[in-house]
Amino acid sequence: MTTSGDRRGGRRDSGRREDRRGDAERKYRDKDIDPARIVARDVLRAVRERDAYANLLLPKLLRERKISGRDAGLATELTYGTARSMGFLDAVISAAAGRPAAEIDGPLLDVLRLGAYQLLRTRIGSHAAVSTSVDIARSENGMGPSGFVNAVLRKVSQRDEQLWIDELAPSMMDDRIGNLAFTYAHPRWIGEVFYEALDRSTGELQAALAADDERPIVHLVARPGQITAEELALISGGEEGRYSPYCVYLPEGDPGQLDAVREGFAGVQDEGSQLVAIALTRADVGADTGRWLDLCAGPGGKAALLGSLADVEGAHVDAVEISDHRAKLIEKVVDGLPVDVRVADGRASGLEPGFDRVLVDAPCSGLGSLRRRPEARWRRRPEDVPALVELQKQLLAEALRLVRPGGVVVYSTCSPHRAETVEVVDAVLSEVSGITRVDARPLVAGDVFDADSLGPGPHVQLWPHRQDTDAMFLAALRKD
Ligand SMILES: C[S@@+](CC[C@H](N)C(=O)[O-])C[C@H]1O[C@@H](n2cnc3c(N)ncnc32)[C@H](O)[C@@H]1O
Repeated sequence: MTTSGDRRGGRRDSGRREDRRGDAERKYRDKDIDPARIVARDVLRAVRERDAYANLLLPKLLRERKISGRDAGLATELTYGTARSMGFLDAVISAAAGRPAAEIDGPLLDVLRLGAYQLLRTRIGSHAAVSTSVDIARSENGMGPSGFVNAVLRKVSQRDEQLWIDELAPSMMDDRIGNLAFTYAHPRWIGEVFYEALDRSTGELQAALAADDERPIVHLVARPGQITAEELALISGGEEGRYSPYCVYLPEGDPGQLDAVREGFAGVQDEGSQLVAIALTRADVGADTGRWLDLCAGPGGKAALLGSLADVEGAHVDAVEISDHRAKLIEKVVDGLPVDVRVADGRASGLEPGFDRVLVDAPCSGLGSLRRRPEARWRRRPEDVPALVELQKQLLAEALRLVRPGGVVVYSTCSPHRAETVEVVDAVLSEVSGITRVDARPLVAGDVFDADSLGPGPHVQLWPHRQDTDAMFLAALRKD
């Protein structure tokens, strides 16, 4: 559908009719359409048109447009919820429109997705969901397209979410993974990846997909030596974390508005990521000479935590990052900490071997943090994985070369994909001799919680449905 074509449809009308219609359109354009839905629509469009990241763009637009309070809450729910559910919504829209969603004009598809999300996955009343969507389409695209939006959304509203799932999901009998993936708005291949990582338990797969389909709360990190989690919880109105001694859960509010975050005493960081950095510092390396390395450091979340811990311990961190832009982001967050940032390929950094502790937080598919990156599940492709796996193996092999005898490498990914986790470690260890797998569970648990709750070991796989963290994987490896 070409919206400009619809507008041009009236070319044969007389000038006066054009004027009258122009007035009518302007009236609609000027009409005070709810700013929350407009900003949601704008973010969804940027995601579709230029691969924008919803979680980066939305806070920026909310600030620029001075949208706060309940409107900001609604915009956030609508934007992230719609982006997360996109594949599911498109299947419903295709059925209701009688043609593939991919053939619908992009700007109208954004409005339809937003409307269908409200109808099927929120408690917003049908009338409000449909009429606000029609208003948006009319104000931008004109009467014809808004009629189309109205017709499609009315059809969508004739069933609830479960009825659409019953109608469109693969059958439970023939394809349980496909059924669960559809139900919890994930591409099927990701359902398969989770299923394999969960030792083929469909019961757990359901829990994992359901947890991944929820909007997570913000986790803050209280940088050691600068502020305690207790203090941060007090000033932020949050609650101390369960697993990381530096974590604070922030159920509501904009973390960017907190002085502690603005001044760099605290940052936004998933608790699972904190546990990875902490695990590296807890490993037994004998006499620690204070040479620590973060081989894939951008944008610097773990480097900042490692840097704060190094500061307390009298150690020093070399932070390597291949991207110039991301290296600059590291520089910002490690300001004042004993961290040197180096723009280099981690496979050939030029650094002298002999590190006590090395972190390889490898570039990965990111399938473990989908809940924090709403549209990512629809953007990632299975064919992205093999090249990442190659790089991961090379980076891990280089880390094992750079660590000193007795030192420890922690290999981590924000992905539970077995090809990126255990299979990388197995492949590298089949080629490199003199390396012992260390039980990573006590390194993660410390004396804060029971290490046995982390599974059989020696590697650790965290999950949103188990620990309410991102699905971080980590393996600890000691050079003999
Ligand atoms: C998963 S992210 C690391 C996240 C980081 N540790 C944190 O906590 O903020 C992986 C990083 O590795 C970088 N990278 C990719 N290839 C690399 C290479 N060959 N050498 C060094 N860094 C690389 C990416 O640019 C990206 O910033």
